[in-house]
Amino acid sequence: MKIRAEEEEAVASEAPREGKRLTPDSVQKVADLRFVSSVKGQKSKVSSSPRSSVTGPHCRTLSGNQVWRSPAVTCMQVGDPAHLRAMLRPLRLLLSGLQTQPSRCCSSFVSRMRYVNRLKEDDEACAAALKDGSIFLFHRLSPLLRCTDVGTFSPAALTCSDVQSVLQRLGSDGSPLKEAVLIGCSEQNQAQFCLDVGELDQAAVEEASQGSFIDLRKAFFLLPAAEAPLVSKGQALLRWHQSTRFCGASGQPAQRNRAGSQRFCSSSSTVYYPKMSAVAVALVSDGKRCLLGRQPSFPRGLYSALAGFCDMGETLEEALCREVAEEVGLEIQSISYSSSQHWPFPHSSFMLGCHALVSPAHTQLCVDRSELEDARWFTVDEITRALQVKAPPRRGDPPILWLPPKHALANRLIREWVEQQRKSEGGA
Ligand SMILES: NC(=O)C1=CN([C@@H]2O[C@H](COP(=O)(O)OP(=O)(O)OC[C@H]3O[C@@H](n4cnc5c(N)ncnc54)[C@H](OP(=O)(O)O)[C@@H]3O)[C@@H](O)[C@H]2O)C=CC1
Repeated sequence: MKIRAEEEEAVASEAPREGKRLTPDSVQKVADLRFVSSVKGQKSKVSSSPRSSVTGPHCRTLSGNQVWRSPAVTCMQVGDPAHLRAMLRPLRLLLSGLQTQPSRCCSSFVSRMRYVNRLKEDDEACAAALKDGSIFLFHRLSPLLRCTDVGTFSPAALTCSDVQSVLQRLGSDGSPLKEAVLIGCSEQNQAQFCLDVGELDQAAVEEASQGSFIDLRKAFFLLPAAEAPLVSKGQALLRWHQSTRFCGASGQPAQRNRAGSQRFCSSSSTVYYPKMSAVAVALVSDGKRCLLGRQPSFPRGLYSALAGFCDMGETLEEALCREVAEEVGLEIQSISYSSSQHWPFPHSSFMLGCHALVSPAHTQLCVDRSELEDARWFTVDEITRALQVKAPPRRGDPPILWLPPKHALANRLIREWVEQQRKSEGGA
């Protein structure tokens, strides 16, 4: 088959090479061109050429693996021309459709995800992306926030040159920038990084960057719901690097890749990836009421859904049944999964949220006081009232029920349960 030279050139001109920056847009263009090429059933020179011609010889991770995986190459067997024409007919039809309705094979979401994935694998591309990216600063794991014009808070997104000038002003040579970790890509196609400048004087950095470092527990609830996960993820990754500097097998330093998505010990050839502990959280109901518990360490009036860390080898369902049995002495009859959440406290947890039903005939609680201070059944009216409470009760206030904040998965489970109860009341 004849290879179309202009198509080949187009792919090659978009493919990232040394000296040319990788961007979500270039990732998408290459994907689009390859897609059109493959639809036409033609052999693309780029897809079959050695990767080094596209990414350069230095595109390796610290573990030494080649960065780019060769895309599948579809080579058509040249056979009987009539047979070939018949085989190509559906493709021609598809192509004519593509010509009248130009559509991209990758959404911008897909190209952003692929871009981030490339940056994790390609140290050079990641270093280049940092220069154009936005950086969220932390000081000893507290994120830098700025107050907006409307009085809300937002994580301060600094450019690389902003950070460089802050570092220079404070007498640093700029080397801390190498410690930045990649956390994602904004909708504006900008790579996002986090950097902990805990070695520098906190007040001086705050002054130079016009923000304040705020403890994550506070910051998490000051930030809008869309931005809290960003700082939570950044802090978790920075924390992981601070506590995983050495290999557990050899005791030697484990080197990180540029993006900070892994660490590698060349002595033991062990690759370390960031870890989260799995936690099962359940809103238990008997069909009419829901069960909430409180620990002695909770703020006054706060009750939440029951939760517990998954044991090694356990399924989510087994963990929920065990935790509910241990904490309140009930047996779960059925479980339905709701949603999940990354939870940064006290360390990194992967919260899996479920609704659990117990038999209305067996609702007598037997609370394990070593785990919970109290556990109670609440009606839908009590919960509806509690959802209106804006601030925790203060010392001397009459006792009132206070629920976990909106960012917490437990709050989502509680809202879902109220909605479900209202629906079934409406249907009854
Ligand atoms: N986002 C949300 O909506 C909610 C989040 N949560 C979170 O879920 C987590 C678990 O909840 P809960 O069980 O009530 O919390 P606790 O903090 O009471 O933990 C219970 C027990 O688990 C042990 N533990 C701590 N870390 C781990 C780990 N990584 N793996 C195994 N065991 C561990 C603790 O041991 P020791 O202290 O002795 O070391 C403690 O005895 C907490 O981090 C809590 O903040 C809980 C409810 C709702």
